[in-house]
Amino acid sequence: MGTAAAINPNAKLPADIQPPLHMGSHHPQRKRVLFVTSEFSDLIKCGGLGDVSAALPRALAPQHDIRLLIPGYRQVVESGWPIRIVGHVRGLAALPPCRIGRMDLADGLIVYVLLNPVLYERDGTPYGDAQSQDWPDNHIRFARLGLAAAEIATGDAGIQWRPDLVHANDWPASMAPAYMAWRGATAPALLTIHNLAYQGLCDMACSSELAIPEEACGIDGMEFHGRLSFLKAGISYAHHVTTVSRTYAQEITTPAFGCGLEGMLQAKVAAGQLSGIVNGIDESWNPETDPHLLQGFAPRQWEGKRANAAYVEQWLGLEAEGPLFAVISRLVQQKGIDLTLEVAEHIVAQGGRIGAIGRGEPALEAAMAQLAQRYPGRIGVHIGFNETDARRLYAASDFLLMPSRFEPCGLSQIYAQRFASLPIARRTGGLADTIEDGVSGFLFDEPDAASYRAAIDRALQVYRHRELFDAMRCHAMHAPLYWRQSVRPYDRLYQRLLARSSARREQR
Ligand SMILES: Nc1ncnc2c1ncn2[C@@H]1O[C@H](COP(=O)(O)OP(=O)(O)O[C@H]2O[C@H](CO)[C@@H](O)[C@H](O)[C@H]2O)[C@@H](O)[C@H]1O
Repeated sequence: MGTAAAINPNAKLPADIQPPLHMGSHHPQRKRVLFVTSEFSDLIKCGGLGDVSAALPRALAPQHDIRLLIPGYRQVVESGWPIRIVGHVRGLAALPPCRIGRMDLADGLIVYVLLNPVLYERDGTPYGDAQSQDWPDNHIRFARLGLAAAEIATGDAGIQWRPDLVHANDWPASMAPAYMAWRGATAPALLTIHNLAYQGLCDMACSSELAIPEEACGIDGMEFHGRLSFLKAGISYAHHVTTVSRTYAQEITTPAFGCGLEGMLQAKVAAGQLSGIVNGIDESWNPETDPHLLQGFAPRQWEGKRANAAYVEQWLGLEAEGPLFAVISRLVQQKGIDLTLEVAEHIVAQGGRIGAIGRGEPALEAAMAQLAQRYPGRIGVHIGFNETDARRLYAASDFLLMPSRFEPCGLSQIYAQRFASLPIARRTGGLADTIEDGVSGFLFDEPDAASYRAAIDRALQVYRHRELFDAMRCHAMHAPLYWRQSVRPYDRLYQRLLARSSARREQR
């Protein structure tokens, strides 16, 4: 992820999307953007946010001087990249002082690292320990991240670089727009919601630890059912909110998907401050050149797929016969894993096999492991997280199972298409926007096993008609959208927010 292949400067792009500028060049429209995130797949990734944080800033780099701010987790500090100390932020209430380091990656991407060993250098994921228990001080850890972004924006971090715009991502970065507002930052703040279901809630009693002004603790600020919501703070104080597909942008304004924030999001729509920009994938997702694969492949040259399948069969203990259905997912309620557990017997009865890699909620991990025990040779499950194995499984499989209850965008189904594995997915959020039913995959409507099973049966019918199956696979391989198609909408939005903020300043 985010490997050199993703930003190969020699890669040929079609004329209309040739970057007009080079990194580091001066142009009146070129702006300084601070991209604040809790994951960055070059160094640390739990899911799709890590991928987006590595790919989108790089896709925007020809247009803007875009730099990242991430916490200095152990995986970051021990990554081997030199970190130069360039700034310092003071403590505030329970938020401790931190140093700010700077990493210059090989492709020129600049990453600011918020350094505080006690807060961030721990074993585990960005959000919890090895048993997936959230860190009890996450409100401090991520409020500190948001405050540091605000301090960089107001020039209070000792860094000789001040952003024109701050782009915060998901609840861990959501306090950035709030602290910016409270500290009188002039730069506009954009919040991208990658998943509305994770809100970053903490007790109201934490407000003094986080130095939250009293007036912000009410319903018009960040109060949410008697608690404090980081995500609500971000939505309240950001000048604009995006989410990662058009369909999800509409869905979150409804009670079914709005997680209790739908009223507020409707108001954002009315004010022209909520929009959807679909994710893309980076250029490293190329089945012909991906170094993770045992053998590459191109449309209709399926030997490479078979070579990867042979690896997966051995790795997951699968027999060699039958269509292979992949699960490559965080094992959480959102992803409809329970529905896959329900249809697994049907898949096996139809001669299919399931290969799964995932990590997440302990109960779902246990249920998936038990499933593999029940169908030895037909279902193989690996509980864990591994980029290389995940990519080989995309390449090996015939179908990807993705029955998500909701899906802001989803990258797995896009990767699967690129690797000629047809997604079988629910018609929701970004899945509806990135899969063409019966052309590049299969969509079903209801979040239940019957609807899912019917889509699996349609997929199996196609599998038995080799020509049709091959035609769909070829179509799927060409369907995915690379990031370059999202650059223009983000660029336009940045320019619009900057124009508005300078108009606001002139009015004062
Ligand atoms: N066990 C494992 N080992 C290795 N790799 C694994 C893995 N499990 C998952 N992955 C990888 O993690 C990523 C998952 O990304 P998704 O966008 O599909 O979902 P996620 O819910 O994490 O992201 C959220 O943010 C993204 C980004 O905006 C939205 O697309 C999405 O809808 C939203 O839920 C993919 O790169 C996948 O290959």
